[in-house]
Amino acid sequence: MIPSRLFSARLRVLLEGMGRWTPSARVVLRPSRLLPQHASPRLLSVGCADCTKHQEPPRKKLLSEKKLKRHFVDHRRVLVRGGRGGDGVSCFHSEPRKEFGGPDGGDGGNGGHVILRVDQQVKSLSSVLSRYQGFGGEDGGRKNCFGQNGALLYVRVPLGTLVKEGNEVVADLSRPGDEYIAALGGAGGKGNRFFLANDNRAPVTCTPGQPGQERVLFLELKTVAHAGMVGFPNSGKSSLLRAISNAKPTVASYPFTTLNPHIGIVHYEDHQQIAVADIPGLVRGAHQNRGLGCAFLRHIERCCFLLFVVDLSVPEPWTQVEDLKYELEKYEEGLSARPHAIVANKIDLPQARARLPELQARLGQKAIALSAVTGENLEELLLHLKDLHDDHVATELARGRQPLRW
Ligand SMILES: Nc1nc2c(ncn2[C@@H]2O[C@H](COP(=O)(O)OP(=O)(O)OP(=O)(O)O)[C@@H](O)[C@H]2O)c(=O)[nH]1
Ligand SMILES: [Mg+2]
Repeated sequence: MIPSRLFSARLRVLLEGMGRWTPSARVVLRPSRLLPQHASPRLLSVGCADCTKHQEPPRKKLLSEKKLKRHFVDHRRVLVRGGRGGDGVSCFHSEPRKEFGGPDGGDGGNGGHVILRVDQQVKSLSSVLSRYQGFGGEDGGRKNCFGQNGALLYVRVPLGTLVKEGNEVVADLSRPGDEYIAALGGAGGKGNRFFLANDNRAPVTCTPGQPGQERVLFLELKTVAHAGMVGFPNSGKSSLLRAISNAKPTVASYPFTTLNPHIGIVHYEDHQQIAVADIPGLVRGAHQNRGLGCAFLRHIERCCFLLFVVDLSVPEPWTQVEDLKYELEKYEEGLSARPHAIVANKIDLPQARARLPELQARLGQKAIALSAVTGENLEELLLHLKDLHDDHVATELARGRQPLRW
């Protein structure tokens, strides 16, 4: 029994620690008070099972550009090690009334390889870990039982991954389904049965499994798409990609909204699909690391043709094309000479329409004037895109190469 004096003292200490509770007539127990702010109102619903059946499943939330930046990784250093081979075994057959059963130690299984495999669902190298260890082979067993080979370890990489060892390019995974053996598994050891010979009827020798191959590889992602959109920040590249494809890159009125390449697929009625990449904005002097620099220009290298997106609402828009071509040329010689089209965006703005004839005259070529926001003249771009794609397919086939397919 606790003495009542001590009990009340303890209770007082407890109440003082917690803050005194006083009943209040104004406290109304509403559901919002019972539930935390973020709790779903469905928790309180008392609807029948039938109604819940017709409710839409929760949509997958799109990653914000900020999060995407965290998720998007375009180069990675990886240590790959093949699986170790299983050991061979030394033992002798044992059976009643059989004096010399002979050697029956089985061989160890081979270690598993580590294989890089292109997966089109993977969009960046963020899911690739810094080290991989292949599965080891099983040791051999009695009764001449061979150990099981180690399973193959597949590492999923995005389309367009370049594999380098030191400065040497060892593989270019630019086709769907491409595979590259990054590290070979070690060979399994031999059991003593293997060493049975006419002059040695009872060998006791067995060999251990070999360690797997070990390599340090550098993976580099170079986005593969048919068309690459290049333009100054705010020229409307992401808006255009949204308008012509199912991709949903972030659009905002401040420069450098897009920080990573996005790929959208344009579907045509004849089931043809053209992949268009939205590359982060480029500025004058990008090759000297101004703006976002030109590190992401590697994503343009693989594009078969380019779309120069120009903002027609700014004064002297033709200088944008000249600057863009200059920056591309600085990055890689001949890059600006790729088949291309000039897209003059924001034609819905009154000052933009007036600048169109001068732009065409200065550039000496036709520009596709359109508005990504209102959708005006998008058909012309889509038709031109198809022409560029058809030309690309024809030249690739003429060179005896398989054109890129999505
Ligand atoms: N009026 C008008 N505004 C447009 C058009 N296209 C884009 N914009 C606006 O221009 C701004 C920039 O658009 P974005 O699509 O984010 O431009 P971006 O080229 O992707 O920009 P970065 O990602 O920074 O390189 C946004 O406020 C868009 O609403 C257009 O055709 N007409
Ligand atoms: Mg953008």
